[in-house]
Amino acid sequence: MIYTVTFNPSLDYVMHVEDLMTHSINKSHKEEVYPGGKGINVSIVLHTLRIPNKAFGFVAGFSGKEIERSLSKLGVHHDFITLDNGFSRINVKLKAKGETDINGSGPQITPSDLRELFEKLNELKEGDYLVLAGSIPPNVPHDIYQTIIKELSSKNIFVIVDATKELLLNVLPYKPFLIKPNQEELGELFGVTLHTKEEVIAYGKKLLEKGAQNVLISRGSEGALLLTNDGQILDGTIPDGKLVSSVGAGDSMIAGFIAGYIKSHSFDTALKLSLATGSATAYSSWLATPDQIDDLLL
Ligand SMILES: Nc1ncnc2c1ncn2[C@@H]1O[C@H](COP(=O)(O)OP(=O)(O)OP(=O)(O)O)[C@@H](O)[C@H]1O
Ligand SMILES: O=P(O)(O)OC[C@@]1(O)O[C@H](CO)[C@@H](O)[C@@H]1O
Repeated sequence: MIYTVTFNPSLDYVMHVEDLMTHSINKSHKEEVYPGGKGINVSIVLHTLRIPNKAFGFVAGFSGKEIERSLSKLGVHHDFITLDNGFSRINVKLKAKGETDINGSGPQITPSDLRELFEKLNELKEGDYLVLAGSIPPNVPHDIYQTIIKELSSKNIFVIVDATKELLLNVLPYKPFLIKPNQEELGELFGVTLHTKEEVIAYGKKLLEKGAQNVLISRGSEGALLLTNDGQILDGTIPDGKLVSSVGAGDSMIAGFIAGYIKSHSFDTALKLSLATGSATAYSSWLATPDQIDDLLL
């Protein structure tokens, strides 16, 4: 079974504007609302790929209710903890000539809410997959992903982490099965800007040295590099297509990778499905559909 955890779910409010101007009133000509948050996106795309999974996390207020309602409508299993105060984020995604995101900070999670999550995580069994993805609200300790992995360490679980900065660095000594920084985030971890493939590989290797078992580095339109614990460096390119919205493309890659790996235990197959799924999302207005993924499988 696969579980995802989203500490900071969102409703993604997508607005389409011709020319985005600051210090001015912009008019949107199309609006859409989707359930979001990185772990939730992974769960939705796993569901699309017919991989059974359950989404854990925290929701609050009217927006939290809408996140739950829309996931239930899609048939995605979820078991969220409802927070007493505030409301789940409404993240604004502005589509103009480029893409601009304004993400909220999220509602407060109390120590007793955290304990409830740990109780739910007791459900995990040996061989399960756990995806910890996305940012955490400001009052949650920055070692929370590390604490979760430590707590589950006796269970032999495949842990996948998609996070930035210390939230990611803190988990590396606990040997997560997979981490997925994008190229920019990889550079940020070491205080550098990466330009060439060689530089990306060199810094990706540093994450293997720090403990990650496998490192998937997404590179937007340049595809992705996979560095594995058995010394492979796989370079994946993306199929042709027109970028529509990259929101959730990285999360779709993770879902595709897990689905491919579970079915084949081959890193090569996992990377191919990962890229097809990520691109299918990038080439559509929301997350990938089964037909779009099939069409893009090279
Ligand atoms: N401009 C693009 N053109 C084609 N494919 C893209 C583009 N941007 C992203 N993708 C696809 O999505 C995957 C993930 O992209 P990216 O490196 O932007 O991840 P990310 O930053 O984690 O994404 P996000 O946070 O937006 O979900 C890429 O490997 C590729 O398959
Ligand atoms: O604040 P985080 O958790 O880093 O990112 C949140 C978010 O931008 O990530 C998803 C796309 O990856 C969106 O659905 C959501 O709005």
